[in-house]
Amino acid sequence: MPSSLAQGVRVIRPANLRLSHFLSSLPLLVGAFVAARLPVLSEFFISLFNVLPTLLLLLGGAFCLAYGRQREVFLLLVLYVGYFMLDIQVDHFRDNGQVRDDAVLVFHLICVLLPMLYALYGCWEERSHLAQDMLARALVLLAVSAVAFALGRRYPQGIADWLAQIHWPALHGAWMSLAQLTYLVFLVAFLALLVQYLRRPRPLHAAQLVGLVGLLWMLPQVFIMAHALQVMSSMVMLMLVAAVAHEAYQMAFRDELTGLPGRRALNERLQRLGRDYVIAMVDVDHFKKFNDTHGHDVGDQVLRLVASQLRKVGGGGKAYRYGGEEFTLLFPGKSVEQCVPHMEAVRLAIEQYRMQLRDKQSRPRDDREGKQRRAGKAASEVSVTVSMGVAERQAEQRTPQEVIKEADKALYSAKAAGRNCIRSAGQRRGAVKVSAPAD
Ligand SMILES: Nc1nc2c(ncn2[C@@H]2O[C@H](COP(=O)(O)OP(=O)(O)OP(=O)(O)O)[C@@H](O)[C@H]2O)c(=O)[nH]1
Repeated sequence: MPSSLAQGVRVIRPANLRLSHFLSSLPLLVGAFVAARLPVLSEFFISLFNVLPTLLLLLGGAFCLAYGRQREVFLLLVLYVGYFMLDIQVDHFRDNGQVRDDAVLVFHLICVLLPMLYALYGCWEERSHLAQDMLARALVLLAVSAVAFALGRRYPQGIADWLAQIHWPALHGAWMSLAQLTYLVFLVAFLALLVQYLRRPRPLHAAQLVGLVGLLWMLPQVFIMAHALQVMSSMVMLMLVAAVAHEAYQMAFRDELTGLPGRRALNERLQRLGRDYVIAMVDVDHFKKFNDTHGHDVGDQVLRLVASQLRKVGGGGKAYRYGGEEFTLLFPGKSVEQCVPHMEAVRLAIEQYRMQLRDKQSRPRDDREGKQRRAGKAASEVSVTVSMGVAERQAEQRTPQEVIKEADKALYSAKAAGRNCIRSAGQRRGAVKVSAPAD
């Protein structure tokens, strides 16, 4: 498969779907449901929700721009334009007790254009050339708005009727409080955003999906519930900004390859340690040789595997990727004796794990051939081992950096002792062997 095609055809990996992707959006959706349904909202919250969409457009938009996230800037813009146009209608209705002459046309146009543009910008990934990308997005928004405006002015009644019409009587349900066409557009938008999330699970794609659900709930309530428009528009915009912040945090503190917290997260944690703690440095054995023999991609897979085993370490330990093929285990409030059994369990699990390797060039043409080959052991198995050096805070090593140095020395001893073992930084005798593989 050509590499460009291979990039396009992404495999959906259920293991990559995480509830944490929805952490920045689902609570906001629930909060919006609750706030919008409250019969009375305090003056403070009414004022807040009146200014929040504009604030989020300006501050959130500037924040997204600073991170080069044009996609979210346009999503915020689309949401704001929809909010603004509906707000004019709702204000008029509230002040005069009747809707404006163009209310039906504007409402139905927004019901169709909002989910359509939301999904379009949501699925439109950023290109590297910022100015061109922004221009293309702005032109699309201008073109769609201009066509809608021109048609609406020229044939106001015809367009409103066509949008509100029941196009497929067999598919119509009594529960449909919006025009039939709106549900169709929402369905297509939802599927597009769902596929995008499944192919590339990340907080932003999750937030887009949740935001669309919020919009679908909001539209029928706009003229019925006093605060539905302000509250839900604000919350959907907030979801997007929060998802950008969530991803920015992940970029800074998470290692992309293994998903473990990275060096920056470790440094930050080291500053908040109490008096007693244990630090272990973990290094994959002969990894250079492994990379040279099986290739960098398989090397990456091995690092993911090692990370997944280290993540399971017990005894209150936490794993970090220190850099390259080196990892760190941190045990706050523990002594070396308490930690070693847990480290030993991880070392053993890594040693015993067998990874299936298949030659890319001779991939099976179909499932049957794949099964036959697996039965015939055509796939070769590989395994790796790790060495560990461990040290605890002593009177002589006051800072975490000094403890890391000691753990590094112990790791060096573990390598010198034949690898696949754990060594502890001894107080008087230098590094001492605390575990070794069975021969
Ligand atoms: N695939 C892959 N390789 C990496 C990554 N980071 C570092 N490496 C490789 O890790 C290897 C580190 O090798 P060395 O430090 O020489 O040591 P080693 O081969 O592990 O041998 P010992 O530590 O002595 O057991 C180098 O070949 C790096 O290119 C990564 O993210 N992915």
